Amino acid sequence: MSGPQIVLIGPMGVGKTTVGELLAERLGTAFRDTDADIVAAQGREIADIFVDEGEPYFRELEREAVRAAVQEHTGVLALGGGAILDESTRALLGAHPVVYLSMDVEEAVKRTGLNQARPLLAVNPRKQWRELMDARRHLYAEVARAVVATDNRTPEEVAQAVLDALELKEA
Ligand SMILES: Nc1ncnc2c1ncn2[C@@H]1O[C@H](COP(=O)(O)OP(=O)(O)O)[C@@H](O)[C@H]1O
Ligand SMILES: O=C(O)C1=C[C@@H](OP(=O)(O)O)[C@@H](O)[C@H](O)C1
Ligand SMILES: [Mg+2]
Repeated sequence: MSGPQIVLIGPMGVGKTTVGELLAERLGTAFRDTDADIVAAQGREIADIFVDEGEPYFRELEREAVRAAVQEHTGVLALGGGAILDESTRALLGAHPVVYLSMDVEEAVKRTGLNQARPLLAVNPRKQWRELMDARRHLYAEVARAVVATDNRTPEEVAQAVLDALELKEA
């Protein structure tokens, strides 16, 4: 089947973008990120879309961005952390090699705590992250073909664990 070689999902700050870029390099293929696609198409940052139009509008843009990327892209694809909230997106992902990058809350706060670019964690990162994960944990697990824990691993080590989990060889 065509489509991405790897699709990375998981919560904000887990390293989807960082590890996705490394994986693309190691596989000798292209990297694509649906957040970056949305920013490029809209000509403004994700946080501004949330503030100006609200989350439901962002989720519509995201659903279309994921659909287009899954259809067009054959390299490594990273999704935004909330993309799996959409039922049709979850159904679409069922046929693809999806890897769920996971981490615990302390690691999440280290990686995203002070980063205002993520509007959903801007007020009380620890509490907001716990609530997000309570709502999403089962959805990540539902669509993933493999789960890779990222706590206490470098991005390079996470990338290697993803290749191992999918039994992919480097270019
Ligand atoms: N394995 C890791 N260990 C430590 N820091 C990491 C790791 N992976 C990513 N980071 C850092 O965490 C932050 C969020 O990474 P990013 O790739 O943007 O995550 P995501 O795309 O999942 O939101 C960045 O500052 C990145 O450098
Ligand atoms: O989890 C979420 O709902 C979101 C995650 C973000 O992407 P990253 O997971 O790449 O940070 C971005 O799409 C937006 O801020 C919403
Ligand atoms: Mg990202």
